[in-house]
Amino acid sequence: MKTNDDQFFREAVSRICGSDNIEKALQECFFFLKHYIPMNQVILNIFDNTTNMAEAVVRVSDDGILLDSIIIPYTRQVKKDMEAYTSRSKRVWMVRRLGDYEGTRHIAEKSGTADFPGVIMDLDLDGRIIGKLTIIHGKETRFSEEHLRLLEILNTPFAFALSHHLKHREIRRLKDIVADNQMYYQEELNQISGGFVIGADSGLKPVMEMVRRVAHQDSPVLLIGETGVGKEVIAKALHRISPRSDKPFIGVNCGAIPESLMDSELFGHEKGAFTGAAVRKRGRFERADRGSIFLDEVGELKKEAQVRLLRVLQEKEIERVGGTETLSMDIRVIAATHRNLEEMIRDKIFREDLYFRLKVFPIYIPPLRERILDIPALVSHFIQKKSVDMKLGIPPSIAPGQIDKLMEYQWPGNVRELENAVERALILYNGQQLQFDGLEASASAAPASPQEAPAPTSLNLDEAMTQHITQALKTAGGKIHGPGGAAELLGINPMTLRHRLKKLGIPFGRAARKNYGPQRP
Ligand SMILES: Nc1ncnc2c1ncn2[C@@H]1O[C@H](COP(=O)(O)OP(=O)(O)OP(=O)(O)O)[C@@H](O)[C@H]1O
Repeated sequence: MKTNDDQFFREAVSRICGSDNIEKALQECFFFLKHYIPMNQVILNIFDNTTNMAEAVVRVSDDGILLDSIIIPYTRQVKKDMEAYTSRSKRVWMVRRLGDYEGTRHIAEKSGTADFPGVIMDLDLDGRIIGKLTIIHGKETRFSEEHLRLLEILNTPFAFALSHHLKHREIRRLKDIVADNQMYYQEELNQISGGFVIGADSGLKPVMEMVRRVAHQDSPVLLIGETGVGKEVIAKALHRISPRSDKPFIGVNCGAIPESLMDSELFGHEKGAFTGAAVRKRGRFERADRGSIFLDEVGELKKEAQVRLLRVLQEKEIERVGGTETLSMDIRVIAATHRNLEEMIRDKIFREDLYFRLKVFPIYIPPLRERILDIPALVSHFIQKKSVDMKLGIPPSIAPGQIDKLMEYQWPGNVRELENAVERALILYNGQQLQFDGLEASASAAPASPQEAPAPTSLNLDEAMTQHITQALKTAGGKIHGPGGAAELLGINPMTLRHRLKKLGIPFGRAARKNYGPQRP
C-alpha cells in the first residue's frame, strides 16, 4: 500500500465507522470521497435472498440524505449474477448505463438514475456478498481505473458498516416483537388476575357457547351489542380459547384513530413515507400476524378505510404506506360494533361487501338489563378488583337492599356503567357498608340502543326464565332445534324447550323469528 493510499484508507475508515448512524457515516464519507472520485450520489443496496427484495438501505446525494425508501423485488437474473460472483475476478467495475445492468436496474429506474454511468462494488464479507455500493455522477462522467482501485481499498470497511447496520436493524425489529409479546403477556396476566368473563355460566352462557364453537376456526367474528356490554371482554376470551392464544391479540379502536393516520396505524409505514416518518413502523395488522386483530367500533371507519380493510380481508396481504413490499398476513379478525350496520348500509355509510366479510359469524351480546342475574357476580368482582387497585384492604360488604336496587336499574351504559358505579361507591365508602346512591336519578334514562326493549326487572323465577330463554332464542336467531339452536345453547331437549315456551307464553316458530332481530345469529 502506498503512503497516500494509507492516509486515504485511514481518513475514509474514520468516516465510515465514525458513527453508529449509517446515514450520517455514509454522508461524511461521501464528502470525503468526492475529493478523489467523481460522485453526486452514493447508494448502499442489499439483496435479501429470503424475500427476493432489493433495497436501497441508504442513499446520500449532494442534496443530503435521501429518505424515501426503495424496496423492490429483484429478478432471477440478479440472483444468478450474485451466484456467479465467486467466479468473477473483479469486485469493482463500471457500467456505462446503470439501467442496463441487471443488478442495479430496478433501483436505478426507481431513483431516476437509469441513464447514468456508475461504479458498482460488491461488498464482500466472509466470502459472501452482503450488498452493493453504487457511485453515480453526471451523464458524461468517465470513471478511471484509479477510481476503481481507490474504491476497492474501502471494500471491507463498507461491508462491515453495512453488516453492522443490518444487525442493528434486525435487533430493532426483534425488540419490536418482544415489546408486542410483552404487551400480550401483560394482557394475559390481567386476564389471570381477574379479567375473565363474569356471567359466562349465566347471562352470557349462550354467548360463550357461540364463542367456543367458533374459537377453533379462523372465520371472522362480528360482536354486536350496545356500548359497554363487554364486547372487548368477549373478543379477548375468544382469542384466549382459540389456537392462536399464544400469539398477539391486537386491538384497534377504529373510532379513535384520526382518518389521516388510519393507514399508517393499520398497515405501518416505511421510513420517509411522509413527513415525520423517520423510521419504519409496523402497523397493527403486521403486529397481529398469526394472532387476532380486534377491530372495535368498526362502524366508525370512513368509507375509504372500509375499502382498504376489505382488500386486506380478501387478499390477506398488506403493504406498508410508502412501501412496495407485499406482506402476507395470517390473522383472525374479530370486529365489534354497537351500531346497526344494516341500517348504515341502507344509508350508504357502510359497505355491504365489507359487512358480509365481517359478519361470517355474528354474536349478539345482550345488554345488562336483559341479564340482571349477572349483576351480583359482576358487582362482587368489581368490588374485589377495585379494592385492590384502591388499596382499601378488606373489600367492604354491601348494605342490604342495594343489590335489588342495582337490579332494578336499566343500565344504559351497561357493564361499564356498573363498574363506574362500584368505583364511585368505593370512593364514597365511609367504613360501614357500601351504598349505591345516585342511580335513581338516571333510572328513567333511555337504554343506549333504541332497538332494545327494556328487560323485565323482577326476580320472579318465571320472569327470569323467560328472560334467559328469550336471550337464547335471540342468539339462535329464533331457531329452536339443530346445531346452534336455542335448545342446544340452553342444553335442554327441543321438546322440553317448546313446552316451556308455550307455558311461559314466549312466541316462537317461523312467524316469531322476526322478533329475534336480523343481526342476531
Ligand atoms: N362479563 C364481564 N366480566 C368482567 N368484566 C366485564 C364484563 N363485561 C364487561 N366488563 C368490563 O366492563 C368494561 C366495558 O367492557 P368492554 O370494553 O369489553 O365493553 P364494549 O362492549 O367493548 O364497550 P364499547 O362498545 O364502548 O367498546 C370493561 O372494563 C370490562 O372489563
